[in-house]
Amino acid sequence: MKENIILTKKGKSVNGTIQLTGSKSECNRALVIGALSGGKVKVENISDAADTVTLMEALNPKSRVSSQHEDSGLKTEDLRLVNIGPAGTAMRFLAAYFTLQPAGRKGGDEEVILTGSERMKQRPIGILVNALREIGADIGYAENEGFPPLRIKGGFEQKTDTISIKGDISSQYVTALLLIASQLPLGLTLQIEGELTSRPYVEMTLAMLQQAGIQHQWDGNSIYITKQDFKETTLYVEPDWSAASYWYAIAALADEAELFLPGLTAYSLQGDSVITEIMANFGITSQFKDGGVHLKKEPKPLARKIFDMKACPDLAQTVIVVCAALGHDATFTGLETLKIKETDRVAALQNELAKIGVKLIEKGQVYKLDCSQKHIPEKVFINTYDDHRMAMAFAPLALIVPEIEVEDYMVVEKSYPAFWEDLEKAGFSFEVKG
Ligand SMILES: O=C(O)C1=C[C@@H](OP(=O)(O)O)[C@@H](O)[C@H](O)C1
Ligand SMILES: C=C(OP(=O)(O)O)C(=O)O
Repeated sequence: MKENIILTKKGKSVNGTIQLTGSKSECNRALVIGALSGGKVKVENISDAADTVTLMEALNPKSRVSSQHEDSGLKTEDLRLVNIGPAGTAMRFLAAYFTLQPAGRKGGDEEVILTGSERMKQRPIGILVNALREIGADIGYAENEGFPPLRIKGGFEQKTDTISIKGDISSQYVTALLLIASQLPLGLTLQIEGELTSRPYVEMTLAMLQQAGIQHQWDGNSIYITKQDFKETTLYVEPDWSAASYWYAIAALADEAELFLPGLTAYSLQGDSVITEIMANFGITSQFKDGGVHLKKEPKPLARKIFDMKACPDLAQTVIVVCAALGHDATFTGLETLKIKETDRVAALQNELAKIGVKLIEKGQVYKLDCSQKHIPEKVFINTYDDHRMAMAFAPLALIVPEIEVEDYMVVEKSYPAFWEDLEKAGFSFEVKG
């Protein structure tokens, strides 16, 4: 049952130490690499994000039918049914991974049905499926062309070592292919068409593969990986910078803030660590010492007017809500991919910001925030659209609105299950509404 939460905050100062869980992006790559390496590559500091827990379960060949799944209506005989719920990375990475894995029960002949939540069935995957088919994989659709659920038979003869792939819809398709590339008999060259979106995530993939012994070459639009073996190593997962972004937002809306986030480093594989630079504009200083980052709020006039979120789409909601709450009429670019994430995040933002009188106006590729009619009601109800980031991006509003009611508070489990408990540690109060 979905329950709401009432969130309040007495006073406008926040302080505390918050231990964030491991990055779901790093962790989900590390787990797939670990599985492909046959156990040579170990993973440390595994995230407790639901997306990671689901992926881990799916990678375990002993798990036949995942729990969310028995009511899917699909015939389970001779099939391995894997339901990854709302986890985009799990869907994309496993689609590639399972093409290499005979599922095993009857000598490797059976199929895997890879499915997900209702929303996952609307998130496009045709670009990745076409690419895998071009390489030679036996993969198709169990329902609608271009969308999950997928039908996958593991093991195939590689037809080509070079393919073109569109890079401007989701970087996860590129990552999925790069993760398996070294295990293909002919290796793989990806020629990326169009501007690569979410580029730091591809850089993260290649950096982690490198840590696991897999070399690559990236020349212009081509990324090239030969057939290679993984080396024995342990991949250490850093805390989640996307989760950290909500603490930066809280600091930005507070009058006084002193927070310590252990385990985060200045040189992160996560592109979302750019939140330190973005939030410097809002007067938040980031000092890396004592094995983590100290955030402090310093008074500063807000000057920056344009924010490009193409490299860090998961920060878009965080930064847009902060600007709206501060009444800062900023302009945003790079939001194209938001419409195919957990929900249509542009529409969701527009609906929820309207509750404080702020408009997010779409003008082609450019989005303008209009705060001229901003007002602060006594209470705001936030709809979350099955999107963890809607809940977490709007929660900091409790610093300026006397009471916030957040729909379906457990939605945060996808990436940051301890979110509400952590808010409590920093001086927020919450009450679950039955
Ligand atoms: O590879 C990853 O771990 C991710 C890539 C991004 O997706 P897109 O490449 O689809 O923008 C990001 O939004 C997602 O949360 C995680
Ligand atoms: C977009 C996200 O995740 P995914 O695409 O992996 O579902 C996210 O965590 O914001």
